[in-house]
Amino acid sequence: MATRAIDSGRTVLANKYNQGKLFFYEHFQEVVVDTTDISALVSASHDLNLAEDSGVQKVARELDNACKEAGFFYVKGHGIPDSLLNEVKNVVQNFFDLPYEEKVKIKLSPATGYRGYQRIGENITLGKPDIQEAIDCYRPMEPGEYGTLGETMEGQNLWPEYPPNFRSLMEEYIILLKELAKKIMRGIALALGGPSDAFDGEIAGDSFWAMRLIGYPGSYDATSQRIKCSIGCGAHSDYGLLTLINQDDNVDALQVRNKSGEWIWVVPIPGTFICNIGDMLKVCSNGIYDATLHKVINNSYKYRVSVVFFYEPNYNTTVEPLEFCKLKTGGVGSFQGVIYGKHLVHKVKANFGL
Ligand SMILES: N=C(N)NCCCC[C@H](N)C(=O)O
Ligand SMILES: O=C(O)CCC(=O)C(=O)O
Ligand SMILES: [Fe+2]
Repeated sequence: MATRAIDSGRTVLANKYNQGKLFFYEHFQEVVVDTTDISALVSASHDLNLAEDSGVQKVARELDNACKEAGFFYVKGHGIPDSLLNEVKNVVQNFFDLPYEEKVKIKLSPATGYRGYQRIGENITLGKPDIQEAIDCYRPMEPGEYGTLGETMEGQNLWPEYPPNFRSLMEEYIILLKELAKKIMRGIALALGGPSDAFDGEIAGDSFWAMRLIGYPGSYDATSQRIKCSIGCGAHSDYGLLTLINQDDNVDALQVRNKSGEWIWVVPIPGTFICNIGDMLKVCSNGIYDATLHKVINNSYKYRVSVVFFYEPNYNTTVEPLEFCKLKTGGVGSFQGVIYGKHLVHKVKANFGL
């Protein structure tokens, strides 16, 4: 897996933005990352003999390299049509184009189980307001479903009335993404040297998935006629197992930190998902895989949309290092067990000054 920052990328990005006449970058880097074609895994994923399929073994090796080296990877061959990836982003853009009075009808609050719309600056990372607006969704939770452990996150998703097909489209997308993430997690289970169903059942058989539909305004400042440096989302790792990002094809903004501590631009590749590892996969793998640090900087004049799906453990699962991962790392667990719902609530409460 070639993951390296290349200097020539400097010129590529600089030229690109020069032509638009508006540019400002602190550091320019382009990254070369092999894209993992997971089609063998997607088509064989329901077979009991998954581990014996040579195509699947190849995917598992590639996933293992990607997870160890960069902690993120692009996937193609995932079976989700480009038209759906694009339609979802378009509908999200249409929603953010609406006036604030319309958007705030589905306002996020503790009373909505932290589901709904948050305006620019409401989400906080590393103590600073992020320059993004978003709709947050989670697996619906009935009152009392997880007792007191669940109270903070109880609720149903809030869907806007406009655009009219918003809800049906997102619900279709969620079903497909859950299924896709489950398959990639089977590949990751094999990559770690375990049984393919290691994350099914008790760990993530009833995933407390989340989805964030995010919009990052362009950062052209009319007064100074310059691009302002705008942090769309400060550096963080995601909370669960695996994140699948369907990002805007037209703006370079996402960056991940690689093993050498360099921030790498994750340039859009149309038709792919970007996958990154969350905190709970770090724990399960006993640190064999690290949770990917990433951030979003929209230094362009264009509005950027990103649709981010988080595949997480079951709400009440105690996540701890898996036996087969411990065996590979000297037999000792490096992490205490953590109840996923507790980890999530702790994070979610810190995200909003509510
Ligand atoms: N559900 C997930 N993973 N959301 C990721 C959001 C990261 C930013 C958040 N303000 C933070 O500081 O964590
Ligand atoms: O905007 C993106 O592409 C990534 C956003 C993100 O990292 C997050 O919401 O956790
Ligand atoms: Fe993230």
